[in-house]
Amino acid sequence: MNIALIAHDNKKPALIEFVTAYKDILGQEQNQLFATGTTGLILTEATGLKIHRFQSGPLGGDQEIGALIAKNQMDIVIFFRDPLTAQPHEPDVTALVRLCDVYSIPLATNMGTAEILIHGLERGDLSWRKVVKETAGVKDE
Ligand SMILES: O=C(CO)COP(=O)(O)O
Repeated sequence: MNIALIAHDNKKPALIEFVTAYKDILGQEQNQLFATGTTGLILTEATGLKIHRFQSGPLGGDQEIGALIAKNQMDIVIFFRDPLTAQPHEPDVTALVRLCDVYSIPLATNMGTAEILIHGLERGDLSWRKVVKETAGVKDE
């Protein structure tokens, strides 16, 4: 599964906690991890996981992840948004969330939902994504 990990600054500690707790699941060889720039850096430092990093969010990272969603190449998005702080790139954030809905990509925007998603991943509840990608002829890059 291709999994995107993203957090706004105030939520980065929570995402580190989450990824550390579920490192064994996220780090399984069938999973490829992606992140916006700063999130990816701190997660790699904290967990040692291999994570492909895009640009920082305000510099276009959300849009880069959105592009993978539009190509049906992203299977899960875990995006700990900060609902209490205005973001300079709010339109990009909205666009990313919108694309998840366009492509029915499982999206967790907070720890509570992320917990359910990660247990679903572990149980194989997301194997339908493989079928969707095979049917659409999508090849992971
Ligand atoms: O701003 C972000 C998501 O909208 C996250 O970007 P960084 O991971 O670079 O902090």
